[in-house]
Amino acid sequence: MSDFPDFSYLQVISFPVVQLHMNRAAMTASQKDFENAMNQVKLLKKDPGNEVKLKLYALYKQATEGPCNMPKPGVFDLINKAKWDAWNTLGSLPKETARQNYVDLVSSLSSSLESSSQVEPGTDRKSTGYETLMVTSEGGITKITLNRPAKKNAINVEMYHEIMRALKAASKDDSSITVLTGNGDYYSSGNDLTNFTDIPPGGVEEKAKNSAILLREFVGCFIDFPKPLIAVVNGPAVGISVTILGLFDVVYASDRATFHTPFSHLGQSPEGCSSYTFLKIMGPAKATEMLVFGKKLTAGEACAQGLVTAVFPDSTFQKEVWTRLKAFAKLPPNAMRISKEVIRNREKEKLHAVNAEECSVLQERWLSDECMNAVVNFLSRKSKL
Ligand SMILES: CCCCCCCCCCC/C=C/C(=O)SCCNC(=O)CCNC(=O)[C@H](O)C(C)(C)COP(=O)(O)OP(=O)(O)OC[C@H]1O[C@@H](n2cnc3c(N)ncnc32)[C@H](O)[C@@H]1OP(=O)(O)O
Repeated sequence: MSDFPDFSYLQVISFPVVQLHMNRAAMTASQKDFENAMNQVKLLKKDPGNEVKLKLYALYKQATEGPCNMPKPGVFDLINKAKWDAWNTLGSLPKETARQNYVDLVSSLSSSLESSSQVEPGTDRKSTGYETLMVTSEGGITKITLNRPAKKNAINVEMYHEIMRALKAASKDDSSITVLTGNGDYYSSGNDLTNFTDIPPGGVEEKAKNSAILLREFVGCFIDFPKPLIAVVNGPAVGISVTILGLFDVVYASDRATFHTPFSHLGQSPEGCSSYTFLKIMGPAKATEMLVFGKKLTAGEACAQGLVTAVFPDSTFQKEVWTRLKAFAKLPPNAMRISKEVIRNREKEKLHAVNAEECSVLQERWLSDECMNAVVNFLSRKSKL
């Protein structure tokens, strides 16, 4: 740590941790966590890099001041422009969520942190080594946070692999329950459409074949996940991030969340076992409206149709959900795991068969003109081609 006294490593992005003036009288428990996290940042052994510093800066500003309120800096003011962009990307993310995300991000940097007396060994474990996720394990809860907020948490190939790795680790760790959520204003915008641009020498057929194998393995991890799996849907969800909800045990949603599966618009077909689970959950007509006609549901509608367990106002979402989750995590873990097995096991074989069939249909769909045109349209609108 002596190489990095105080905040000298923050020459490029000087974020205002040290300028914090907190109203101690109004301090809440999570504000205390926030303050602890800010103290932990001071113990960083290594420069975490500008990308992480920008994320910390943005979350700090959002947590303390709310949505970006600064005029946009000029194009040549590179540093302030980068800071402004990072903050502005958080949109209308509530202060409370930003505070929580700041705490989680600091937590996920733990291997670079000086071990401190604030952290009780053995009760709080964080996994690093993820590029697209934040993973923490604390108080019996492993929390996997999709962490590409600037891309609305679109799932690129790396993220598919990292989610599988995190789920496999969570299935074996000493946590009782596992939570999947998103960082930023979106839960996830689904498959990253730039996944279609990285075509190997074997051509698009080989890409489609490998993608079908990847997708089958990815969905298989959710089918086989042994512990209670809870989705904390913090904002809009699109595509595969919606379909796999049918494989979760509980789905809590903010009233800002929406649920959209525009497969026909994209020339694609349903995955994540939704061709089976959605029909069971909401009946064929409602499932068809979503999966065939791409009807976007509000959180309230998704709850009425059984896809979502409960909806909370965005302003109290994190507080209400985490109060429940912390209580669930105190229940006997073996009883929960065995109960899940009893509830889910007789469906497993069927779900794996559905998964295989959906992936094989999609493998063909990805080669269709309808799909290619839709992807090209999106990418050219976004100037990615
Ligand atoms: C040959 C075969 C290869 C196939 C490989 C497949 C592997 C497995 C596939 C499994 C099947 C899954 C299917 C699905 O999930 S279908 C759903 C796909 N998702 C979408 O169609 C959403 C696309 N995004 C949008 O419509 C909008 O971005 C959105 C409504 C989500 C937000 O709009 P908004 O205007 O608020 O924000 P921006 O569009 O400006 O987004 C900010 C930046 O994020 C980028 N972004 C967002 N979503 C995606 C995405 N899904 N893929 C790629 N990029 C995304 C967007 O481009 C912006 O980036 P820039 O700031 O760089 O412009």
